[in-house]
Amino acid sequence: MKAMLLNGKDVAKSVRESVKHEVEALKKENIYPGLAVVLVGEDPASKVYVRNKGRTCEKLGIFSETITLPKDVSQKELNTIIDKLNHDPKFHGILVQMPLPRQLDASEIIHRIRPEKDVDGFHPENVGRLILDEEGFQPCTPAGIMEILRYYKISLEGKHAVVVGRSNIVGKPMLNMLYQKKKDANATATICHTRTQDMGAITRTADVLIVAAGVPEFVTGDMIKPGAVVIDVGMNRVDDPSTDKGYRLTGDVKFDEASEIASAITPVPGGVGPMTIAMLMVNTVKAAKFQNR
Ligand SMILES: NC(=O)C1=CN([C@@H]2O[C@H](COP(=O)(O)OP(=O)(O)OC[C@H]3O[C@@H](n4cnc5c(N)ncnc54)[C@H](OP(=O)(O)O)[C@@H]3O)[C@@H](O)[C@H]2O)C=CC1
Ligand SMILES: Nc1nc(=O)c2c([nH]1)NC[C@@H]1CN(c3ccc(C(=O)N[C@@H](CCC(=O)O)C(=O)O)cc3)C=[N+]21
Repeated sequence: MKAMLLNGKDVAKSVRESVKHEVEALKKENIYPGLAVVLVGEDPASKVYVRNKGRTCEKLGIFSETITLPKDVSQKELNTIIDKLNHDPKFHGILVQMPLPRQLDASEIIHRIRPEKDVDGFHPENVGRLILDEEGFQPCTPAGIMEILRYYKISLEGKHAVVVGRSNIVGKPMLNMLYQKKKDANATATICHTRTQDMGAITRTADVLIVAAGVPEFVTGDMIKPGAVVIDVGMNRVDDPSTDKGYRLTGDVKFDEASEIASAITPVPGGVGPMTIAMLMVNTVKAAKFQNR
């Protein structure tokens, strides 16, 4: 192991501390930040994240409620619930846990959430604001990655940052944060996906490599430039009978190989994941502030 470990738990802790102080200050003005989390169905990984979110809210003094719906809920019923949350002043933030069952149109739901309450940063208005570098809500996972880089004073200026994966929730917003013309960004950014030819040739030119492909241990040591900074977003459950849960979590990067070549790397778990939740808390407090101006 040569690489420095980028400890997302430490960064998340420092973010949570400052959120906690902000919540206390808001309460003195009689503003009580609130988050509504909507969970459809019984996906075990989703349940874990939703529970973590509730627990973190509690620790920081943020009011939160989880609305659990059966997996066969109709679009109409879900729309009605969103409309109600949109108008409920107790909730400044609304998060609908993804992925949704097949009968539901995620895009319709995302459009329906008021942009002012869209603490996930998925609404087209917030996506547009991100690209234009305007004030708005930014998706928690890539925003958390930017925070990790800032915390460890890893400069992006003039560097080649390569993102693997082009999802709306990670890859696309990540790319758009990296190249912005501003302090703590200013990278030259490239995005790869399943149609990319000779991906290794591209990842090997990355000074900062961010992997969000959803394929366990997909990035091997030979795909990494010596001294690169590697951010592993992957959160894959792989069967492992030797553990008491019957599975273990693994990233999209082959950690043992990568940590011999990279200069710094995020672990899974304990890397990007805790930051996603911390940034959700940041966005919820920001929403409460906005809505009380
Ligand atoms: N730590 C955290 O907080 C979070 C972790 N995650 C995790 O991150 C990972 C990615 O999530 P998400 O972005 O939602 O995933 P998606 O499945 O929505 O997207 C995966 C992307 O990776 C690309 N991809 C998949 N396989 C390959 C391959 N072999 N070569 C090149 N590109 C490939 C796909 O390309 P194409 O578009 O061509 O299909 C797609 O753009 C998952 O493991 C997820 O669990 C996600 C969100 C938050
Ligand atoms: N609308 C919506 N917003 C999301 O932000 C969203 C979503 N849907 N769907 C699923 C993904 C995934 N995601 C994670 C959150 C926390 C951890 C996390 O806390 N991970 C811990 C480990 C957790 C464990 O032990 O399973 C860690 O990496 O250390 C991971 C992943 C949010 N997502």
